[in-house]
Amino acid sequence: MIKTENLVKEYNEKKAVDNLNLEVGDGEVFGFLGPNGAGKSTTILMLTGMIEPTSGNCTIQGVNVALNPLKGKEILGYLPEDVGFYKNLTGYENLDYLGKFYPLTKSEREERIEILLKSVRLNDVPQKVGEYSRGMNQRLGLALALLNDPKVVILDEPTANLDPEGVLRYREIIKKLEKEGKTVLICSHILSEVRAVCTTLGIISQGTLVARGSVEEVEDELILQSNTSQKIVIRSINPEVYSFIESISNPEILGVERIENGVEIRVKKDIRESLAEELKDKCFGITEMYLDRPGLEDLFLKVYRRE
Ligand SMILES: Nc1ncnc2c1ncn2[C@@H]1O[C@H](COP(=O)(O)OP(=O)(O)OP(=O)(O)O)[C@@H](O)[C@H]1O
Repeated sequence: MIKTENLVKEYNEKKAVDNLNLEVGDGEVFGFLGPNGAGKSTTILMLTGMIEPTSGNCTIQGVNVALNPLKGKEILGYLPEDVGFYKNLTGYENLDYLGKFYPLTKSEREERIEILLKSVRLNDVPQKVGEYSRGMNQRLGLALALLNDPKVVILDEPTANLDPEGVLRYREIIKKLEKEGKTVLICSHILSEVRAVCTTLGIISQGTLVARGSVEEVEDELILQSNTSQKIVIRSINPEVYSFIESISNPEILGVERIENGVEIRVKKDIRESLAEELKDKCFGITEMYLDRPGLEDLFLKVYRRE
């Protein structure tokens, strides 16, 4: 698992990361979000042992990667935002050379390189990396991050330069990692992408974790923080549904309004399941019930536009 405890990083007496307590459990695919300057890259640099914390701790599978870089190489795969390769070597040659720093035998290394280059569509590419597009460079970076078959993978903006097919392949790779029980932390500004692959999310703002949970839980939290309303719409052929819903006592319900052919219920969170339970033996002829609320992207903008 990935863990930070009271993690602090100061630059010129200004806290870039401010007492961050974050846990990403084994097998979680975690989206690490936050507005510009929130402290995401600084956190990742500390986790990967590239910079030292001012105070506090961070570990990966119980290992402080900065103090134990060899063990770090064994358990952690990392794709930085701008991954650098030897420009005068091919993708294969780069992975073969850099793979020598991992505890893999020659045949293991060659086998993994073949599989990984295929999965990122860079097998049989004779070009040198200096002639690669940015997307190709990023795909090669993903292959390098997975070369040592790590238990934990940290990906910084992994889809920023990918074309639509590259994104699909990337999603397949993340799904496969999830199936294999790997722990994955993805830092990205492309929220639709994060939503597509992550099982849990965390939001950092001004160096501190301000929301953490499933995608729905984090959306609920952002709805509260932005004072946005969300509503459940029920369409029914029976107008009595309105008075029935009004009579329900549920602290998550903020208000009920009659609409044409149904009712709109302002709620703090999605309570469709419990409403369905209440309504199941009634004969209201319900034709539709759906949650109407802004998506993650809109909510994020509402809360963090001013930062
Ligand atoms: N080397 C540095 N020296 C001084 N200040 C820095 C340094 N690196 C980062 N900072 C500051 O620390 C804060 C957090 O920056 P960081 O790069 O971690 O944010 P981020 O969440 O990754 O942002 P972005 O989404 O823009 O990549 C910012 O205020 C930034 O200006």
